Amino acid sequence: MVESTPTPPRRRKMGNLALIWHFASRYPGHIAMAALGLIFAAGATLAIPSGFRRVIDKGFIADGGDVSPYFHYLLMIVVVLALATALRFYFVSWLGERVVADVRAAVHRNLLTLAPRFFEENRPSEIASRLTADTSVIEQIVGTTVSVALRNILLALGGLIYLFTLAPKLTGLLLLGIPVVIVPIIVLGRRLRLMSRYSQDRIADVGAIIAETLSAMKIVQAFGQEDRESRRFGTAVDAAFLAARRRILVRAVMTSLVIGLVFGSVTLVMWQGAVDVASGRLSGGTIAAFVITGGLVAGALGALSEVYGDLLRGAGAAGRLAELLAELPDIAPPAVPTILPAVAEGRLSFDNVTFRYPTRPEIKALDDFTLTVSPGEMVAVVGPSGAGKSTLIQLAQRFYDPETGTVRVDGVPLREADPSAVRARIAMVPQETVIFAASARDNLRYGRWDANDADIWAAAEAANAAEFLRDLPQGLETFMGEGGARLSGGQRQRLAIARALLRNAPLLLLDEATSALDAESERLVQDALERLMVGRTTIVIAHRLATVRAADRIIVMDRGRIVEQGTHERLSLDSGLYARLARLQFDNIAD
Ligand SMILES: Nc1ncnc2c1ncn2[C@@H]1O[C@H](COP(=O)(O)OP(=O)(O)OP(=O)(O)O)[C@@H](O)[C@H]1O
Repeated sequence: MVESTPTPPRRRKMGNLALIWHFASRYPGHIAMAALGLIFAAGATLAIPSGFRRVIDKGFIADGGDVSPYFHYLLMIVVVLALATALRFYFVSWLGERVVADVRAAVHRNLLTLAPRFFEENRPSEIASRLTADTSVIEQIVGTTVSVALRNILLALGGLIYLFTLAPKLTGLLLLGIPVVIVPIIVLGRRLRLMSRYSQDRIADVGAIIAETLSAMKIVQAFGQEDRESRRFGTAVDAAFLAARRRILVRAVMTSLVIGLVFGSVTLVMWQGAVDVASGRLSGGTIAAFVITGGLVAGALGALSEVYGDLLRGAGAAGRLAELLAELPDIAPPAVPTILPAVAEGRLSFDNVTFRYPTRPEIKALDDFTLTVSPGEMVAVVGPSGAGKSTLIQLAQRFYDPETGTVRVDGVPLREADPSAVRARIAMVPQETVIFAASARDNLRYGRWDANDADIWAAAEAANAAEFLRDLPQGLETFMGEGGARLSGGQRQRLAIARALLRNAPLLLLDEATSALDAESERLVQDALERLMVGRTTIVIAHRLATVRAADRIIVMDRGRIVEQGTHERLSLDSGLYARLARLQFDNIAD
């Protein structure tokens, strides 16, 4: 269920934009080319009024003289402007796209290092939206806003200087108007910033609902909740619209105010200019150049007022991305990791381990838990829901560190080892097999990326998966589709087993699927599992009678502790938890 989680107050300091610079500064050549284009384009724009001034003062009143040079000059300016604009556009946009690609890759790389806690505490849809929406904002900042800002700053400053040289008195008057323009920008800009943040949060809510409904479409339809979902979405969409409307309104007022004030003051100044022309103090060409330049400066200031809002939005986006980049993994190798013994035995032990999930600190998922599994041993774990069975498997892979006690693989405490070295000794067959949107080959190779086709077929053969793989329309090349929608439950399980076989690790963690398969499918899976377990230490969360029967030892867990252990035969005779569970869980317990 998506609730709109209260967002902690975020600091949206302009300082966050440093992140963008950090990524952009890797491309000094492109920055230089963009700057060159920018400077030439601004210079050419500023040269246009002076061209007109000459045309008007000299070109039109030169009696019978050649007017061509003045137009040559103007045409040259146009050519420079066109070329420089193209240059600026290409390099600035290139930088925008490049920086976004780099930021996305860097954030993604960091996400891959984080422990499960992070993903329990942050909505996946929100993280995804940071990677897409926030990075798009950054693209806009680098690809548009910064260059718009610089161009307009150059135009405004250059224009003002030129105005001074043309008519100092008039320019002085013009400058008096500037504070009248700046103050509303600052006041409204602050308001706009708050509104942008609110509006972006509403958009994130919409995204979260979309992601949730799309992934649960069948559930929505099966429970007949289409109308409710539609209303819920409608409410979120409207909230986003209303937030956007308020933001747009403020921006509209701000823009109109700025433009009105700028052009208003220009008009008043022009009035004074007209008086000066009438009295012969200024030429017609000068006043024309003054009007055009004044227009350019006004336009530049107007554009700068927009830039401020965009930069604030960019700072917000950069801030959130910086947080993701700065997130450190809870689980990391120590400075000097203990090297695991060269011979991988597949020994696993838990010594007085107590553990609580970070998001559920009130419950001990494991409570002073001790278990030693010898190389080659097969241990079946049973117990009621919530007993801590899956937690064992999580801790063995060091997705979390225990509160107290020690987990060891091949005798090395996991805290002292490099997690990736530990995981390299483990093969995992989860209850729900994840099938990636990739080819069958790549899905199998997830177990070991350097496996060749001969390895893959051998594993598939042993996992009873070869037959259905061969029947796929394009063999191993066949695209499995999102979530492997084309595979049956039994086929997925066998694919997972093939993956684990390819991994060829000494320690096998198995979470048996609970969903029932038909007898034939069941037999194929069971048969494949038996082959997978040969010569490996296995911990299996057991849901099938065949599994517990085959186990060297069964441990019965309840509330994070071992309450009974032994073989199926012995435990069945006791009237303890196992006997009770077995009666409920294993349908054909009578045999
Ligand atoms: N990711 C998690 N975050 C918070 N609490 C969790 C998490 N996973 C499990 N728990 C809690 O830890 C306890 C042990 O859960 P665990 O999943 O290990 O039980 P289990 O024996 O595997 O149960 P089941 O047979 O239902 O899968 C339970 O109280 C459970 O609610």
